[in-house]
Amino acid sequence: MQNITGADIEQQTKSEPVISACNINHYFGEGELRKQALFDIDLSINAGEIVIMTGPSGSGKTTLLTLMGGLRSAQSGSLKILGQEICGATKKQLTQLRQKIGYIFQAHNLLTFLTAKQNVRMSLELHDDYLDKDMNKIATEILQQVGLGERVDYYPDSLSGGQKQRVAIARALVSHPKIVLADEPTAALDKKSGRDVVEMMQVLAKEQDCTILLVTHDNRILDIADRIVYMEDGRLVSDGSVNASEKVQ
Ligand SMILES: Nc1ncnc2c1ncn2[C@@H]1O[C@H](COP(=O)(O)OP(=O)(O)OP(=O)(O)O)[C@@H](O)[C@H]1O
Repeated sequence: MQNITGADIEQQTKSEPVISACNINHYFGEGELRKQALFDIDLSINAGEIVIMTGPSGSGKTTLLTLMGGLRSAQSGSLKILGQEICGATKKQLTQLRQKIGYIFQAHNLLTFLTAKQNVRMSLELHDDYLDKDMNKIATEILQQVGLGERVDYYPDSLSGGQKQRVAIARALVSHPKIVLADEPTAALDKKSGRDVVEMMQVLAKEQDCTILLVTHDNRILDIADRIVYMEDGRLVSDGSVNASEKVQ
């Protein structure tokens, strides 16, 4: 895999899917303990799409999400992320790819000794493009966008679960990644906070033309998706667009 530049990404996302999985099979363990977790997965996701992946526990959702996020190496088939083949990629190549992707997890994973603004700023510091910019201003602006303008200097321990997750969204989206991967982002939240958090994610992603791939068991948020893919026993068993009439705007 070659180094990916901003111009490459721009070109690739216009001409082909941002994520394209073809015939992906994935195994855990060795020898007698070897177990297949994913079977013949084909999935293409376009720029700006919000795709929700759902299905029973153990059906392979997180495994697929981690492959698509370059968090583990794909073993067989073809997996192109932002135009680059990552099947068989080295650790270094996966690290490079990960800088182009935003991640949001069930546990917000904020650093508790940094304020909300410092947590968001840290994500910018990983990108050379931002080093000569006013990172405090950029971090503050995105925190204002997620409704935390009054809380920029708060530490995570003094924020509610929903507020912490909004900081995590700001952190994931502040560098304008082309892809955001979210694993059960509402699992630890009550109904209203969960709803607020995904709506915020939806608004920011649409503004930035960012693709979101979100794994959830939370049926209350399915309507934010453009497409819902359903997994069962390691297979992708349905993949359907959500009609405009089914969506709550
Ligand atoms: N690191 C691992 N080592 C061995 N087996 C694993 C590992 N991670 C996942 N598995 C197995 O792979 C299968 C798919 O797991 P995965 O976590 O992807 O499912 P999931 O749909 O995300 O489940 P959940 O909704 O409970 O998070 C399961 O049978 C699981 O036990």
